[in-house]
Amino acid sequence: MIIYADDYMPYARQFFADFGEVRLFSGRKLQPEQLADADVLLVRSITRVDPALLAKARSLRFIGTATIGTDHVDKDYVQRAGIAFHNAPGCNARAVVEYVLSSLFHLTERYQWQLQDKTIGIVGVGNIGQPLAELLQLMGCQVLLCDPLRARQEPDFAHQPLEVLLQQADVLSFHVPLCQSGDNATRHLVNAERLQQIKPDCALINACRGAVFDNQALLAEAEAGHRRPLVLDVWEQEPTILLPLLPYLDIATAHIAGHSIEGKARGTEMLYQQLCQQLQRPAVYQLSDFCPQPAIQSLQITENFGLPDVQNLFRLVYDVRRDDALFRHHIQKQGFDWLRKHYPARRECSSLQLRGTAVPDWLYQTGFSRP
Ligand SMILES: NC(=O)C1=CN([C@@H]2O[C@H](COP(=O)(O)OP(=O)(O)OC[C@H]3O[C@@H](n4cnc5c(N)ncnc54)[C@H](O)[C@@H]3O)[C@@H](O)[C@H]2O)C=CC1
Ligand SMILES: O=C(O)C(=O)[C@H](O)COP(=O)(O)O
Repeated sequence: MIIYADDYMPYARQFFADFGEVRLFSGRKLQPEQLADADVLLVRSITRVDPALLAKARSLRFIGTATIGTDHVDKDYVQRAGIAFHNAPGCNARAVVEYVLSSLFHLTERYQWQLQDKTIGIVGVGNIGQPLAELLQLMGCQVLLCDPLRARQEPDFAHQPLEVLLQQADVLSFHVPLCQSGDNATRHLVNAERLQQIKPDCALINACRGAVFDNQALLAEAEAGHRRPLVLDVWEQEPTILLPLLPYLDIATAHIAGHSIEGKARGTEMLYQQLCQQLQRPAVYQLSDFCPQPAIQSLQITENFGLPDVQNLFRLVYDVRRDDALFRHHIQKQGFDWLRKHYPARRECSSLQLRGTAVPDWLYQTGFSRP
């Protein structure tokens, strides 16, 4: 069996070598000719999987993307071609939640907010939006949820129309899939018209897909003198992004919100499990076989610990200001893809055990591990 895997897919060789020959490729450079003898194709979000790419694939029977998002895959075509397709739902959701939280801590410091005083609107309440909402509620924030699809299926779901969030939220964080058309289209969900309706000082966070925000509209608003807190992890037309926006952003990163070691490796593990299932073979490897030990594994909490210390604790695990600084330093010379390829190691809160008799239970509920 010939398995083609993106060279930025951690532990692909370790997970898949037992199935046959693993060939690594560079995500944006994969050519149709390479897939002529491929049985399995494993991609990340930067590879467009469309009829052109698959034109010469004769034996392909499994396509997997080690990502949550699937907008880079022509799923109808893949289905019509009779090829099994899987993504990795939720694999890096926790990493995105920690990215948003770290960004909120930064805004809190920069603008002298009290996070607990803020109303935070979450648009798209799935694998990322739901735990984000729960974490923010644990921290004492008021949270408004908008997810019309869930509202239709779950009568008890506390949905608010987008218009309510636009008018009431102090922060809006977007966690929707990119959907180009239809009733629930998300392309340019934030456009020039909506920017007029959003509270003037409302902060906007986009860590889902670049085209959910009309980047030109954001730039036009900022250049017209209307400044609001802005956090962008994802951009329209990556990797050729709208750099004039950069001076107006509080946090700017290169589509790395989900790039924790655990998040990326979980994506590979989930595809491995799916392929095992398709081939009716037992899964013999798991993430813990390959994931390195964290540099800091445990921490002693004393009885002096209080709510104000939570920020320092989270920042010990992940501080988005590092990634923002790297972005501003390297984006001009090295570019967007270089930043993603050279992303430094980052762990999730679950890698840190909190020890001590004084650890409040709610702190474990925020995602840190028990000894
Ligand atoms: N920046 C990054 O590194 C990452 C970005 N992502 C992006 O985040 C997106 C969300 O991820 P998950 O929460 O795991 O997906 P999910 O599929 O679990 O949840 C998405 C939610 O959005 C809702 N939704 C769909 N259209 C909507 C609309 N028009 N208005 C409001 N809600 C709507 C859906 O009903 C669903 O509940 C992914 O599709 C992906 O594009 C995901 C992981 C990492
Ligand atoms: O899971 C997703 O969806 C994402 O956006 C990933 O976190 C980032 O995708 P890659 O570009 O690393 O495939």
